[in-house]
Amino acid sequence: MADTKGIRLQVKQAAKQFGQKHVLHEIELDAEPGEFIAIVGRSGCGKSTLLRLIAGLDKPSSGQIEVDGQQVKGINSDTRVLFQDARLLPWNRVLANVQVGVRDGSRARAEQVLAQVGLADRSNEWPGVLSGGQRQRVALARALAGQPRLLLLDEPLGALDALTRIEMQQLIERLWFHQRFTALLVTHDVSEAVQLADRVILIEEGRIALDVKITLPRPRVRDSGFAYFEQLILDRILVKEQHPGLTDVAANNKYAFSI
Ligand SMILES: Nc1ncnc2c1ncn2[C@@H]1O[C@H](COP(=O)(O)OP(=O)(O)OP(=O)(O)O)[C@@H](O)[C@H]1O
Repeated sequence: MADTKGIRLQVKQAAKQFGQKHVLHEIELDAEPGEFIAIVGRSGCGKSTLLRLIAGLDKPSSGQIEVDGQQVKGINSDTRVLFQDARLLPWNRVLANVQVGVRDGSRARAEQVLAQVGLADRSNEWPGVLSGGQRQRVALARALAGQPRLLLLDEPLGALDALTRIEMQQLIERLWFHQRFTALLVTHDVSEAVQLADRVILIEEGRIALDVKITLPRPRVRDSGFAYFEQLILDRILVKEQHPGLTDVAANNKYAFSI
């Protein structure tokens, strides 16, 4: 596959409210081309809303999002999104589903990317006969078929069993490592975030509460360094719960020495 090159993503003071409800408060986020960022946080903190703004599926109430210096005003052909459900077209066979994602509709390109996700032998099947993990592989192939420069992953592994999930994490990491698209992964799973990301961002009640650079070599192994980062992020979530009066600054300072 030809190398794709990641895109620079800038979220500038982006806020979102639905009616009177403020879901995101002046989010500031800058992703370097090819960087892999994971966004974690409790259910309802605003992760998917942020991802939808970046995807151009929704508009910020104030502030703006830029990819490669251009304001996002709608769906962008350089950006692809992978959701929790594979969203395959049931009336299309596997290969045709992947072909949907190829910019010029090339069958050869669809076959190539299907092989990269390990499903070359299933190209003629109907999506309905595949397992959940295989369906997500097809969805990943469809997303990558268009050589995106920004891949947005909204909890794509959330419905998979533990082993399939680990295999998919390895596959995503391998493909990202070779293609170097910019990646933004929304996940509930702190381990998954530490496994895959260059940076993990914790959102609490619509604000960035923590931004941690994961300085571990790749491919990552679950050693003491890995456990350190996992605990750092989990502690931050739990500290806030155990001491609800604690300000963000105070909670962040707790780790200022250890990061
Ligand atoms: N279209 C909408 N209209 C009104 N409220 C919305 C809308 N979309 C999201 N919300 C609200 O915004 C808040 C954040 O939702 P969001 O889906 O971004 O959270 P999340 O962190 O992704 O949650 P989860 O991890 O459960 O998916 C929630 O309170 C949700 O009810």
